[in-house]
Amino acid sequence: MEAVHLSAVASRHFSTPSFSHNRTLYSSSSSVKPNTLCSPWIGSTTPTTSFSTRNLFTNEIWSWVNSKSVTVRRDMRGVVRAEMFGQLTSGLEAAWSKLKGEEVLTKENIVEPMRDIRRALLEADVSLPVVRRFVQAVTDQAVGVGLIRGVRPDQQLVKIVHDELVKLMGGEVCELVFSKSGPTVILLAGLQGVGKTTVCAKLANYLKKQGKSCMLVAGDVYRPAAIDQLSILGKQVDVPVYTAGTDVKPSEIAKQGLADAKKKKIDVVIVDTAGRLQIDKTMMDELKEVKQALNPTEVLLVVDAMTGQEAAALVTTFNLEIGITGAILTKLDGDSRGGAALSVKEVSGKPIKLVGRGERMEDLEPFYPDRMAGRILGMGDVLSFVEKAQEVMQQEDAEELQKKIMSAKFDFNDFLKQTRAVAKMGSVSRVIGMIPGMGKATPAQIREAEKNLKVMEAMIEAMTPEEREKPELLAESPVRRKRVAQGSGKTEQQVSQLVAQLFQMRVRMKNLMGVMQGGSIPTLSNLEEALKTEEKVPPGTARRKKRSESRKQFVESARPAPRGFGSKN
Ligand SMILES: Nc1nc2c(ncn2[C@@H]2O[C@H](COP(=O)(O)OP(=O)(O)OP(=O)(O)O)[C@@H](O)[C@H]2O)c(=O)[nH]1
Repeated sequence: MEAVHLSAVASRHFSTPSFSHNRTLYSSSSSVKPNTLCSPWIGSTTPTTSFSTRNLFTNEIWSWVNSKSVTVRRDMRGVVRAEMFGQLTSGLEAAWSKLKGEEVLTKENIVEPMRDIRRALLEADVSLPVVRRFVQAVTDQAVGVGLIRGVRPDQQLVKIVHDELVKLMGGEVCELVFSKSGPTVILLAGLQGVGKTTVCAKLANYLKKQGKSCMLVAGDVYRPAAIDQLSILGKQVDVPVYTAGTDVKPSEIAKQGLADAKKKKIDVVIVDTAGRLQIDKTMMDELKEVKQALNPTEVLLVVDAMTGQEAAALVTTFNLEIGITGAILTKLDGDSRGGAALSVKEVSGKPIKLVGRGERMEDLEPFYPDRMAGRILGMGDVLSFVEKAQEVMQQEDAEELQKKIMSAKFDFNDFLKQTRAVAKMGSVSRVIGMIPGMGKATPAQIREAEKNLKVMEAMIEAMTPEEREKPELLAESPVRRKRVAQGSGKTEQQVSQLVAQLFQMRVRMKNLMGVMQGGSIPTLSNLEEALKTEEKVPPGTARRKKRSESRKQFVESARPAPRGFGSKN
């Protein structure tokens, strides 16, 4: 596939903010030098890309879902760099690249790629026996696969590795089990600081969304602050918390809590337990006692993804000692290597049921082995993105927006709505992580981007409803721009830049939407083509042409000098 640096294209054409810079969507080696990129968002007041990219993807995703197209994977596989497990992804890419120019996979030509795969997995902190088995399974299949017309050997290997990764992580999503009669009891165990207490509340929040009533039981009697923490979190997610202080035995608290839940006809009881710095006999005995008292439907061990293969070892030990039904992997958002996600099932035999991907109450999701494999191979997490997008954006909204984009009527109200939708989906970094090919953004760049979103919101809020609907009014009136600047406490130049940006975006988004009407993520060549046509003046009457020229002049005059990352100053 043709190697194109979309980062450069995007940066130029999307007015790409923070996250364009380090990203090389198509991973050809000679990367674009950062200082050749222009990034108006960083260090300026015109953050348009998260916004336009989000629209781009949201709309793309709707089309994709509607058409049931699965071309995303075929297009992206093996050529897009993921932001999440960067090193593992590039290690695997090194393996594919060794097969360039080969016609068929053979015992000889896969030796080098398999060595790369082995190294990449070990560096990702996957346990050695798992790596050995994995490499063997991939090798066996690769040699036997033979020639498939139209499929290159490197693509074949990507497919085999993908399928094996999915298998390694358990294959299917492993759903929580619910009791058929009486409350479902979920007992949470884990070492100190792994996120157990937070998970209790997140889990309640997650189950509430599925229409289940929940109760939390504060069984960590050794750390009084844990009881307070659970009570606060319970309030936050609006779920009752059963507490009995620190003088009662955990198994007794658990029994009382369960009895209370039964009385109140609660669907799910989630029991928090005490953690320890490391496994000790007292903790295990206590857990056994609580388990016996409750006869729980699920016993889930909470483990920290950042501990790598150690997490897998813990799951094994807890399973042998007390018998568990699965694991919850927290702090996946901070895990750059992926070893825990890859090792837990294979090492312990127990599935990862849920993953925590942030500190907010919404940041708990089912664990999808195929999506995780997609992330590792650099395909992003399109499906998670779809789900999040669906949560915050109605289909009608998306269609309405699409119409507006196509008729270049996209206004500041849409702008604000979309920006807020991004905020609802989580932090900017999280949204970026879910979009295939969106590369790493440094924390500083993300902070800057988020700050800029706020600046922008302030300016839009200072506009009159009419101005928000008709940005032309602002484009044509310095007096109005001055008023908005004064009303928002920003400079006139900042307001001018924002208005200019909206006009630029109208054209860009229209062009981009145009290429995506087919229902699949655009290939680079047609995306680039669309971007090239961006500067062309749309056909119209002489009057409209004149207007658009004056607007174009305005846009040019308001265009900010490149600042921040990628600029010279
Ligand atoms: N980034 C990130 N932080 C998390 C996640 N889950 C939990 N945390 C944070 O991890 C820290 C510890 O979480 P707690 O819930 O107090 O951990 P705990 O296991 O209950 O700790 P003990 O009560 O001491 O056993 C808190 O600051 C949480 O906000 C996650 O998925 N991602």
